[in-house]
Formats: sequence, C-alpha cells, structure tokens
Amino acid sequence: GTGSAAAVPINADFDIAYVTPVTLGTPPQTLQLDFDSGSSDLWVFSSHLPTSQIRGQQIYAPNKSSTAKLLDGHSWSITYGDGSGSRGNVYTDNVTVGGLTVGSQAIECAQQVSSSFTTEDHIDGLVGLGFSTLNTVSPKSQLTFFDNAKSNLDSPVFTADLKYKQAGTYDFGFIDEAKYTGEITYVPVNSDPGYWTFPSSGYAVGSGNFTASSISGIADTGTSLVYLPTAIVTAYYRQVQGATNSRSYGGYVFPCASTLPTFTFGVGAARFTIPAAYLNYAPVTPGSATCFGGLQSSSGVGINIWGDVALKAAFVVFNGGNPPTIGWAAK
Ligand SMILES: CCNC(=O)c1c(-c2ccccc2)csc1NC(=O)CNCCc1c[nH]c2ccccc12
Repeated sequence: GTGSAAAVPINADFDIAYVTPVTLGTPPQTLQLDFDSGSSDLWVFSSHLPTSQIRGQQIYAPNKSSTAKLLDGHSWSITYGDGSGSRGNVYTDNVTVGGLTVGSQAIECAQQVSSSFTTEDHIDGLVGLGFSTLNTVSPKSQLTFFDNAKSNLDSPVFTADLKYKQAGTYDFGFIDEAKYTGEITYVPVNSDPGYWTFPSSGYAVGSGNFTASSISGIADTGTSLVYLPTAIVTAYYRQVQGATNSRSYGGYVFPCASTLPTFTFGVGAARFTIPAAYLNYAPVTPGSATCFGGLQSSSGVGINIWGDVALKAAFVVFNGGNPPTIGWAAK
C-alpha cells in the first residue's frame, strides 16, 4: 500500500511547523498532527487533558472510538530539547494517513502538556517518524506509525516534500518522480542514536567557495531551524550586516532589512542551496525590525540538526530498508 498527505504550515507568515491530517478510531476523529522524524512517539491532545491545557486544539477521545483499546499499565513521558514536553496513558486504535491505515497503532493520549504546546493551537499532537528505539512508552516501548506500516508498504520508505510558506506532502511507500529533478543522492544512516543521522559533505556561504568537511547531523522534520557547528554559523553571519549573537533572544539576530546570503550544503557530491528568504526565519516579536536567523549554532544542542529550513530546500527520501539510508534530491 501507499499513502500521501499534505504538510501544511501552521502559520501564514513563517514556517514554524507543518501539520498533516490524521484520522484516529471509529468513527474517524481527525486531528492535525506534526510529523516528526526527530522523535518516535505518536501523541495527541486527548479527552484526558485538563481543559485548562487545551486552547482550541482538536482532541482524540478514545472512549468515543469502538476500536480503541487501553494499553493497560502503560504510560509515556517525553521532553524535547527546547524544554517542551507531555505525558499520559496509551491506547491502541486504527490510524489512517492519506489513505494508508495501520490497525492497533499505539496512540499516546496526553494527560499533561507543557505550556508551549497549549499555546500552539494549530498542533493537536505529533507523529514520531524517528526510529522506534526512541519511543518513551513504558514498560513496553511501542512502534512508530512508519514501522507498523512498513510491511504493508510497496517500498519501506517515506518522503518529505516540505515547502516555503505553502503546503507540501508526506508520501509513504513510494517515491514520486514528479516531486524532484535530477538524481537522488543516497548516503548511509546511523540509526543507533534513534535519529535519521547522516553525513553532510560540507558547506558554502553565498557565492563563496565550498568548504569540504564531514558534518554528522540529523534530518528532523519536527525542528524548524538548522543548527550547525559554531564555526560554520559565524562564517555565515560574518556576511550579514548588523548580525549579532543575542543572549537575550537566544541566537543570531539581524536587522530584518539586511540582505542575507544563501547557504549551500553538500550531501555526497550533490549540493543544495537554501534561499536567503528561508534563512530569515521571523521577527523576534511580531512587527519587530529585528529578525531571528533560520541558521543557528548547535553548540547548545549537542547534535547538528537539519530542520525544516533545510529540508524544504530539497526532496528527501527516508529509506527504512535494511540498512536504512537517506536520499536528497533537488526540486
Ligand atoms: C526544538 C525542537 N527540537 C529539539 O528539541 C531537538 C533537539 C534539541 C536538543 C537540545 C536543545 C535543543 C534541541 C535535539 S533533536 C531535536 N528534535 C526534536 O525534538 C524533534 N521533535 C520536536 C518536537 C517539538 C518540540 N517543541 C515543538 C513545538 C512545536 C512543534 C514541535 C515541537
């Protein structure tokens, strides 16, 4: 089988995150979930949440689904690097994404979410697409939607075609040749950390020379920005008038009117250029003349992250075969 569903930016002005419609249970309950290759829990706003923690989100009510089953004695709790998190209990139920159905998928129902999820009213939960070793359900960890679907897929892959300020797609089980140009460059994935970790071959700032250097990083659809080693990031912002690394704003900021260079990264012999517009992430506060960069240092993160700002400059194939690989193509 295959599936195909839209990845819609949650904000009209900046690509903070993308959500995809997912139907849960019987009769179908449709939620807008953030597909996240940087984590491995499928969790949702649920009827178990205090109403004080819900601000307009859709919720999944397992007791309204005839096919929901409590996973007795199991719980989950997740904290992300930005300090946000959630926790709760677990049901299994049917989950459908773009025509692809998984029966008895673990659905982690939130009983508590952090304030940043409460205030993000366009995100009703996450669908983890990382490796199932990262799943937080205890005492028995659960498989991701992709891992459960894999044996029924025409090919054990999913692809991300994220776009700048417009809807893209997530495809499951097939590679749509109409979504990319030229060849797909595949590189090995180290799944030991549980992420889609792959080697990049180097970078260039604007029209400058390409610097060959092997950079290990993760392909993370659930993180908005790109986090790279400080040496690379300072080389980039040296080319931006008025850029500073702001302690108060927690990263590199610059005058919104500044001209930004592009940023090119390598995957094997292939080169992908992130347009300047993608690298002007957003004003630090609505209407401010100071803007926050889409490229930030990974020194406080611990790993390099190729988030949405980079992913939307390419067509990306997450190949869950044995061994796993990741493919990058121009579009
Ligand atoms: C900023 C979100 N990303 C992270 O925290 C993260 C880190 C990380 C670790 C330490 C410090 C900063 C980041 C490593 S891998 C990684 N990736 C993920 O954790 C992927 N899942 C993010 C889910 C997520 C967290 N806060 C949100 C707010 C809106 C939509 C999605 C989210």
